[in-house]
Amino acid sequence: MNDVVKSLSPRLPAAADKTAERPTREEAEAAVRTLIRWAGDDPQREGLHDTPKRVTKAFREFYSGYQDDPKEVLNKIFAEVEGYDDIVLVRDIPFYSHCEHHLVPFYGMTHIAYYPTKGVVGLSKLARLVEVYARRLQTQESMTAQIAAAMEEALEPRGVAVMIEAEHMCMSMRGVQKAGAMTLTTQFTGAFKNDPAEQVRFLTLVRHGKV
Ligand SMILES: Nc1nc2c(ncn2[C@@H]2O[C@H](COP(=O)(O)OP(=O)(O)OP(=O)(O)O)[C@@H](O)[C@H]2O)c(=O)[nH]1
Ligand SMILES: [Zn+2]
Repeated sequence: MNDVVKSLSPRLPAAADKTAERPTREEAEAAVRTLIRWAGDDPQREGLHDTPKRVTKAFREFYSGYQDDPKEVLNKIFAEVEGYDDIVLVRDIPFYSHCEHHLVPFYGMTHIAYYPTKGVVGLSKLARLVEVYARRLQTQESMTAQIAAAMEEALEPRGVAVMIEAEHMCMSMRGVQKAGAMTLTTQFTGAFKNDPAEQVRFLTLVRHGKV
């Protein structure tokens, strides 16, 4: 593991290990009933009777990323690209995640670019990588860093650039209540980190590379 990966990925194994500590479905449903009572309603009334079952099922979807391994997502590299070594950028990958502070959604777009050295990955795999981390609890910053670290580790590229633009519902519908405020995070490695012109190229393609 190179230094960049080491510095970016201290959380990678920890997130996957947490699955071992799962409560039973019954315990999870009981917790939902408690939260319904905390909201001020009666979990036994007809409309809410099946809600704990639905919520625990929905949680399995929202947080399915704990079961997924980013290494497996990026394990197939296509080396035969006729020497292509210029930028590969997948822009506007939509995602829905939940912040680790409030368990409230944040959602937006991810843009990922890299300069290949030993080959390229299937383009869909970049979107799958976003899903792995979006479907876990974390901050936007750690999601950005984790995507970059996984790309570094799997592809050993000349550089990786990741940008996430998101609206946090915990800032929109509660708390400070600033609907529409957007948070932008970027993580650059290699050529993108060392050369400001590469950052400009990335940002230009993200903003103006519309075809
Ligand atoms: N840096 C960062 N902060 C986040 C993210 N998601 C939510 N937050 C912030 O996490 C902070 C938690 O602050 P606390 O003071 O502990 O909690 P709080 O009383 O609910 O804060 P308010 O949202 O200001 O009401 C808030 O400022 C949120 O806006 C994220 O992805 N990254
Ligand atoms: Zn939050």
